[in-house]
This record gives sequence, structure tokens and C-alpha cells, in this order.
Amino acid sequence: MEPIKWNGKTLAVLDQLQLPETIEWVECSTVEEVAEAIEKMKVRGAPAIGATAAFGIAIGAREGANLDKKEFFPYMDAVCDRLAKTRPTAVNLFWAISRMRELIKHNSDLDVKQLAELITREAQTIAQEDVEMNKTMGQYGLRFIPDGARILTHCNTGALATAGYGTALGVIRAAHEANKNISVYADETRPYLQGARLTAFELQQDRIPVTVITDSMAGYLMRQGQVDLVIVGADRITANGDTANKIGTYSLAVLAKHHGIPFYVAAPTSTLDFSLETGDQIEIEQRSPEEVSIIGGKRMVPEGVPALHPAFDVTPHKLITAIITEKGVVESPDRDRMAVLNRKG
Ligand SMILES: CSC[C@@H](O)[C@H](O)C(=O)COP(=O)(O)O
Repeated sequence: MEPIKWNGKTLAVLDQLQLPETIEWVECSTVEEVAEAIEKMKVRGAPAIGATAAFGIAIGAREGANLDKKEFFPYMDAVCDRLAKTRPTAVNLFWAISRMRELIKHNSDLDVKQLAELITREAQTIAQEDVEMNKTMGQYGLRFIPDGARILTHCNTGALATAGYGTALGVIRAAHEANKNISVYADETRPYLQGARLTAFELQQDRIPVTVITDSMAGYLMRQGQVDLVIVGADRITANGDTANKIGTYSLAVLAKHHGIPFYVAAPTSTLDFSLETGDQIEIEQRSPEEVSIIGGKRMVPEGVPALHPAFDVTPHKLITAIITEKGVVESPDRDRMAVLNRKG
């Protein structure tokens, strides 16, 4: 399963808003269409939006390949700026865009058509590398998943949220592939229901036992002794290990701490942001309150009553047992221990 497919000229995006009932691919052939697919969350998940933006830049470069060289560079800047405005919290988006900006800068001696080809190949590389990083992370994460583990996860961190395989769900997949007899509780993840719609869909396809719970049931299950560990993904991890992830993650981490349950974060190093010291500096996306007050086209909150929709929260590093990346695992993360990930090549 994959959320995007490059067709050589256009990008097909699996419309995740329609899942699980309908499998519909939308064809994006302009930068604007790619940007809107990210904004409207047809494609979502931190690494997936990074890879999608990279292909958006490739589409932009191909559109701009008839321009004079003098016009091409400011045009590509505008393409990058547009894609950078789509969503603010997941750093993978900005990581992919700056990787592309660097590539363009360092190859400015090439002619415009050659550059467009190079940019397209780089987008493909970003997607391939993401899948490889997830698989490596899965192997590093294996030792934290005991045989028989009952695992709680939040949001969707699977193949659909990445270029393939998944982050936290990648670790769960790796445990299943290693024949560990695991089962999963998937938080439904209000308001977009990524857990109920997408995680349940992916795990069902892989025949990994999954039970969906509402976000508010996690504490009940933990108190009953029915959760052995929690594993989630991340949208941005700062230098001290503070982790922004889907709204509701922080509450889970507090609950896990209270019940003495290990709480793991799995994320590729493209999710690290060492330019920020702590999670307090992370911009949290505020989405439309209507996404909370209207469910499936039906208003659930009286007209005129405000609703809030912060799409992410920050889990302080002290609540995290370990951060699993493709470069290795940082246990009890803090500024000093995280630094090792900054150094490794
Ligand atoms: C693939 S790991 C990242 C997820 O844990 C994460 O919360 C995420 O990116 C989902 O956010 P979304 O708002 O659905 O794009």
C-alpha cells in the first residue's frame, strides 16, 4: 500500500478522506493541485506530505522547463514557497523542500531541462529512502515489542502516512513479520479518525489483530492492565526530544506514565528539528473548528458555540521511554542523548 504514485509526469494521490469506503486516486498535474491535496488532507502523515511536496516541486520544475534560466530560479522559489504554506507542523515537509532547494542551488550550472530531470529523480529518491528508513526503524524497534504484546497506538502512522511501510505502524508490522503474537488497540483519533479509518484498514489488510477504541477509552484500558506499551509517530522532534504528534498524544503519554507503561516514539530522522531547542517553539496547526463540530456532514455542536481544533500537541521528552529512528534508538531522550542523532551521518 502506498499513498502516492508517480506516473512519470503527474502524481496520483490516494484520497485518504474517502477511505476506507472508497479507494479513489486523484491525479495531480499542477503544483496547485498538489498543494491542495496536502492542505485538504487527501494525503496526510508527516513523511507522506514531505514526499508529496517533493513530487510537487518536480511537477513545478517540469512546468517551468520551458522558461529562460533567469526566470526558472525565482519561479522554483515560488513553487517551494507555495508548498511550504500548506501545513505548518510536520517538519518533514520543510525538510523535503529545503533538500530540493539545496539540490537546485548546487546544480545551477545545468540547463533547465536537465535540472527538471534531476529534481524528479530526487523526489523519487526521497520516497524510496523513506520506505528504507521505516524498515530499518522497524528492526530497531523490534526489541521493545515483547511476544504477546497488547499495543496501543494513535492516529495513522502506517504505509498511508509515509512513502510506505510506516513509522510506529512499521515497528508493529516488523513485530508481526517476526511472528510475534501481537494485538493492537487503535485510538479512533478525533476529529479526522485516522486511527478508525486508516490504521484499522491497514492492520486488517495485514491480518494484524486490531480493536478500535475512542480516544477517551485509553485510560480505562490501561487501568484494567490491558495495555503493555504505547507506540506513536511524530511530526516534529526538537533538540531535547520533545515530540509534536497528533492531538491526543500528550494525554496518552501522561496516562502511560501514571500507569507505568512504556511510551515509544518512532520517527525517521527527517522528523528531527535540531534548530528548535524545545517543543514550546513548535508551531501547532490550528485547523477549522468545523472539522470538530460537523461529523459526516451533520452538525454535532449547537450553531454559535465555538469549537477548538489544534491538530497536534507536544509530549515533553520526560514522558518518552525511547525514540526509535533509522539511525538508532535514544532511550530516556534529553538534549545530550539526542545529540548523537545529529552527529551520525
Ligand atoms: C507517520 S508518523 C506521523 C503521525 O504520527 C502524525 O500524527 C501525522 O503525521 C498525522 O497527522 P495528519 O494531521 O494526519 O497529517
